[in-house]
Amino acid sequence: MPTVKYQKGDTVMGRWPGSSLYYQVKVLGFDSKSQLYTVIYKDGTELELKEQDIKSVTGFQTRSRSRSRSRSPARRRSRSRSPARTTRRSSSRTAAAVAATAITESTPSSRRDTRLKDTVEVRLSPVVSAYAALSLSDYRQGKPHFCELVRTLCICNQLDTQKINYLSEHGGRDAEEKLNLTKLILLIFLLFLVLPTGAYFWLLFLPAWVLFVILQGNLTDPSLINAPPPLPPLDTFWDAQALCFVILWILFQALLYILPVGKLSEGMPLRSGVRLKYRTNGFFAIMVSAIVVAVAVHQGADLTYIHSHFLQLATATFIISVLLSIYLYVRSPDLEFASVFSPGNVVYDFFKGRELNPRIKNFDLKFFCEMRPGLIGWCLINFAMALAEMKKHNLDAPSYAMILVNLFQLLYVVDGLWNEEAILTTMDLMHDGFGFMLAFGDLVWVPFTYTLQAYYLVLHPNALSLPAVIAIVTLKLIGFYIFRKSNSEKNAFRRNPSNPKLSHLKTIPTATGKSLLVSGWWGVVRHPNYLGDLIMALAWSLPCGFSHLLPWYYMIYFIILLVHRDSRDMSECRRKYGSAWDEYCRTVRYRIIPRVY
Ligand SMILES: NC(=O)c1ccc[n+]([C@@H]2O[C@H](COP(=O)([O-])OP(=O)(O)OC[C@H]3O[C@@H](n4cnc5c(N)ncnc54)[C@H](OP(=O)(O)O)[C@@H]3O)[C@@H](O)[C@H]2O)c1
Ligand SMILES: CC(C)CCC[C@@H](C)[C@H]1CC[C@H]2C3=C(CC[C@]12C)[C@@]1(C)CC[C@H](O)C(C)(C)[C@@H]1CC3
Repeated sequence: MPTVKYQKGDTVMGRWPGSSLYYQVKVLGFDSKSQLYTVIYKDGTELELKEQDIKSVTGFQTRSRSRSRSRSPARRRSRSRSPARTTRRSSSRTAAAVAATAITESTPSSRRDTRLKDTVEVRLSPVVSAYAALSLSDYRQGKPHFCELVRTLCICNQLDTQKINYLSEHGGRDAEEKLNLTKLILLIFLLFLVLPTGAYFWLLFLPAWVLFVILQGNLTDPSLINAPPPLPPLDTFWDAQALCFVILWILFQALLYILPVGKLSEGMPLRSGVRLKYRTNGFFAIMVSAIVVAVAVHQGADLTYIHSHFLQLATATFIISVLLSIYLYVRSPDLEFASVFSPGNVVYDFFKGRELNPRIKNFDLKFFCEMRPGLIGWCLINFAMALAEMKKHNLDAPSYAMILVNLFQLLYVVDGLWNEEAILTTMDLMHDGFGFMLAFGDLVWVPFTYTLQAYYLVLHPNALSLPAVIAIVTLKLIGFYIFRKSNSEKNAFRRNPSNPKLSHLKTIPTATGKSLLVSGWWGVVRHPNYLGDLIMALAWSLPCGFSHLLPWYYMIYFIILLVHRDSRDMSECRRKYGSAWDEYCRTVRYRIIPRVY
């Protein structure tokens, strides 16, 4: 009778099958027939392991410790091994959402040369990302800068890395050779863009684009494909009063945000397990804002100023977003976040942010900017455009088209604020840093480009027949229904997976402890909320007619944004959930539009 090395109840390190990763496990028993140990992982997954796949706890070093020592890209990517990658032999019981800490075996070579260890880790990664695969050979050949550039390019220029993932997943050396060609193409693409990084390109492009569309909106024949109109003299951009109004607006929103009114909601658990609290009183904020604006108009405030000073207001807001981004950059970075997501490149870090949840005491800057000044400002601007239309065309009431655009977008914003808690389970809040991209996006991009339909209608009226109005309203309601139902379903499930109201839904367990919905809305397509959102976007552009491309800008931008977000989310989920995600994708075949995409 062979001796049993590990006893029931022992805490040991168990290798995740098919990888070199070891996780802390508890021995549940030993089957002398099969010579296998039954072990349980921290997330509740039970597996049977051979003795050689089990080691004692001594002789291991935690990866979280080693991670903070290096900021190399390959090290960051080494997180991508999800234990769910390998098919489980026994059933998994998902317990509390405790993410098991992956621990790698400490070898003499890994201690001698961390860079070499990085490359070894990358080889083992189930989903080798494009840049991980690139670094594999490039680091060996001592070309880390090239790798860094390509990596930045991959992220910042939103290239679809999945094709490259596929190559790298399908075999070591072969894939590497194929990747040489890819690298060349990427490099040419990189040189084609502004050096040194893609982030630099976006830093210049995004503000230039806002300026372009605002100037187009003032033309008699606005289009997105027209050559940019000549730049107005520099002094027309600046208006001190506009800056004061913008500052007042932001301060007013900040005041409403900090008032102890409304619920304190908990965010999703951070990697440390901590759950931050958020004051979700957005609905209250928009109601108070509406009352204040109504009183101001009643007292004679001329809101058409917003239309006549649109460019100056945008410039002022842009200045504030840049100052905020600089502040965000110079604040001490969140090392744990930075060590995982940030490559330590100044431009990139400035663009994407160095902190996940920058806060001043309890004041959460990202949450505030995403949900308040820009979003509520969007409705204020739309309302001002309706007044400007009436003034310009001497109307007693805004046109049908203007009313529809105003009501549709107001509904979207009010719904977002009413369900403010749901934003805490979205990608931006859970995964993205807060830097220039989001600061500018929230404060400038949203209020000054999402309002383009209303801005357009002031100078370019479009008469709508009653049947057209009915058709557009119906479309909007269908889109809204899909959007709201699917978002609420996911949010309710993420907040309480055992919610009895959701017990009829089928789910796939994952090794992280979280499950994935495979029926209900999330069983129709992989992003039903994007589908609803896109239908709504269509309903926002239709009232403006087909004479010009400018009011269709949002629709075009939104398709690009959501397709990109979807592929980014796919890669992220595959990294997190491994084979469970693949199973989900096999079951739910379409991404956004059933049977089409
Ligand atoms: N108007 C705009 O400009 C704009 C722009 C972007 C987005 N949006 C809207 O904002 C909302 C949020 O969008 P988002 O991009 O943050 O993405 P989202 O679809 O809300 O969140 C994606 C996350 O949901 C979880 N998930 C995915 N599939 C799941 C499944 N089958 N079961 C359970 N959970 C699943 C995953 O996170 P975990 O597994 O980690 O929980 C995934 O990372 C959407 O309605 C979108 O349309 C609007
Ligand atoms: C090109 C860049 C400048 C892109 C910037 C992107 C951001 C402007 C968007 C990213 C996530 C978006 C978002 C909303 C607004 C626009 C973003 C911040 C949102 C707050 C709009 C109201 C919705 O109801 C919402 C809460 C679902 C939504 C969440 C995501």
